[in-house]
Amino acid sequence: MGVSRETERLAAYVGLLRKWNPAINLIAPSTVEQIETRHIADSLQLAEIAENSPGNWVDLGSGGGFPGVVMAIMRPELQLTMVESDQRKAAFLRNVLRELALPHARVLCKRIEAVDRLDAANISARALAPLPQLMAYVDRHLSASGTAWLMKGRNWQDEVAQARTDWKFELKPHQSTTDPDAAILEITEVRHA
Ligand SMILES: C[S@@+](CC[C@H](N)C(=O)[O-])C[C@H]1O[C@@H](n2cnc3c(N)ncnc32)[C@H](O)[C@@H]1O
Repeated sequence: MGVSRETERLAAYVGLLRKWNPAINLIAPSTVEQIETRHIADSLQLAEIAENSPGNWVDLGSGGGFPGVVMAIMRPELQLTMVESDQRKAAFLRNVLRELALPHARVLCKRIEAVDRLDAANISARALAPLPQLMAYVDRHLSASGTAWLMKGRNWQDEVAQARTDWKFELKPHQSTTDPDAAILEITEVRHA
């Protein structure tokens, strides 16, 4: 059996990350040896959990492309927008999309707060900001019936409690397979408290 297109593209993506990381600091140098086991595995589990979620996708603060590039690789037909304000990282992401031939994905090099409302069906974010701040970004860019997929570390329960001071939302946490204390928060029906 041949190597799948997804596997080929993931390998090419890892190659580009390794090539450019010393110059652009796309991921913490201490985690370069964990690209597959941590960064890619984290993003793949989101792709799996959200595999049947319909509509377009916006990844906020994409950095080196987690989870945005991995989503684009796993679902190449998806209309996907990555928002990343750092020019060098945005240039890297555009180069990845070109080299991997993923024409349905695009990069906006702007601050999330300055981007016109995107009315997204799905929003993802990983390692971007504490949940109360993330909720403001989500509120700006998520459609009324949309779903946010927020990848959170071990303090996620405290962050949820803090966010509930200002926001109402439905929450379904998915335990992370790479870190049992971390979670992907599936959030819908976001409104001001
Ligand atoms: C810690 S990195 C995480 C990157 C990636 N999501 C990951 O998990 O590896 C956060 C990224 O968000 C970007 N960022 C932070 N605040 C932003 C904002 N307000 N608008 C756009 N990008 C932002 C930073 O430039 C940085 O690349």
